[in-house]
Amino acid sequence: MSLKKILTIAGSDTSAGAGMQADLKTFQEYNTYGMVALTAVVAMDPETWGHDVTPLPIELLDKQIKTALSIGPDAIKTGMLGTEEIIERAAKAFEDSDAAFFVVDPVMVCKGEDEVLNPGNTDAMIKYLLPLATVVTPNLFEAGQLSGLGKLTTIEQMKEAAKIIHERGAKHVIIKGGKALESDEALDLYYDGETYTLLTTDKFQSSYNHGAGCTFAAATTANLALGKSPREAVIAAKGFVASAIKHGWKMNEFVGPVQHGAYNNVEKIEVTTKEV
Ligand SMILES: Nc1ncnc2c1ncn2[C@@H]1O[C@H](COP(=O)(O)OP(=O)(O)OP(=O)(O)O)[C@@H](O)[C@H]1O
Ligand SMILES: Cc1ncc(CO)c(C=O)c1O
Ligand SMILES: [Mg+2]
Repeated sequence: MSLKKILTIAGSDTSAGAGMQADLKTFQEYNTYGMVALTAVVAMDPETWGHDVTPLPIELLDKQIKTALSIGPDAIKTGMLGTEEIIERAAKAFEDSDAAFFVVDPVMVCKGEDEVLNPGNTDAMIKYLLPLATVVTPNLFEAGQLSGLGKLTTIEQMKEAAKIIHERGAKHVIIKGGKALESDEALDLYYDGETYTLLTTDKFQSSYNHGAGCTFAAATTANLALGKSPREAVIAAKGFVASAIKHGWKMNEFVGPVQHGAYNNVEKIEVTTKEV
């Protein structure tokens, strides 16, 4: 059997819990072949862990995308894109490819950083990425931005936001209540244009969860490439990332990454689903 090939168009997180490093580790856990077109480099100040984000020149991204498309990815995922120009280029990469699946993780802020990377990016994501997305994976804040509804605090508001994001072209929407929604459980809402399904696991420690969002979207992409339906893919991805969070670890006084291999090597967490 030939390996499924997945391209991530994403940034580099030097600490390697999030970003393209999380994507590659996750693709490997699923025995898929990961490739990268790098958009930006994130370095952290060792004294404060403040993030320093440097976008790469668009010509350099272009060359990487050409290389990766010549290899023929079965699925493409996007992570941190950083500028409107890069967002447009990532959409074109999917259009120019023969990939069957396009998973958009609409990264707007990094955990622990309140500042939106670039406000104009939201409009570019709505214009270029949502119409092509097989699955889009916003967190609560990003879903509020992509829907235009602003702050979301209830499941009913998440449903409204999912409907608007679906109308904007994304075929499958999963809004991660996860860390941000006030609840004893970790709740995500999935919408396929017909049915709203709540995905639930226990809520585990949240001190060492760096990279959870990237890992969730990467696991979704791998599951799609391996032949699961979008619904099955997001359910599997949620179990995968819940295990990774439960077994996250302390890296230093500022941050702790998820353990990307925990689902396969330590413990498999079950996910429950309910129509709402
Ligand atoms: N404490 C927790 N316990 C269990 N699952 C969690 C917890 N926190 C988040 N999750 C799950 O992890 C996944 C990612 O959610 P999260 O809210 O961390 O995304 P994100 O904000 O995009 O993360 P990141 O900042 O890493 O990009 C979701 O499936 C969410 O439900
Ligand atoms: C490269 C890169 N991509 C995505 C994210 C968001 O989790 C981060 C957060 O730190 C990051 O560094
Ligand atoms: Mg995220």
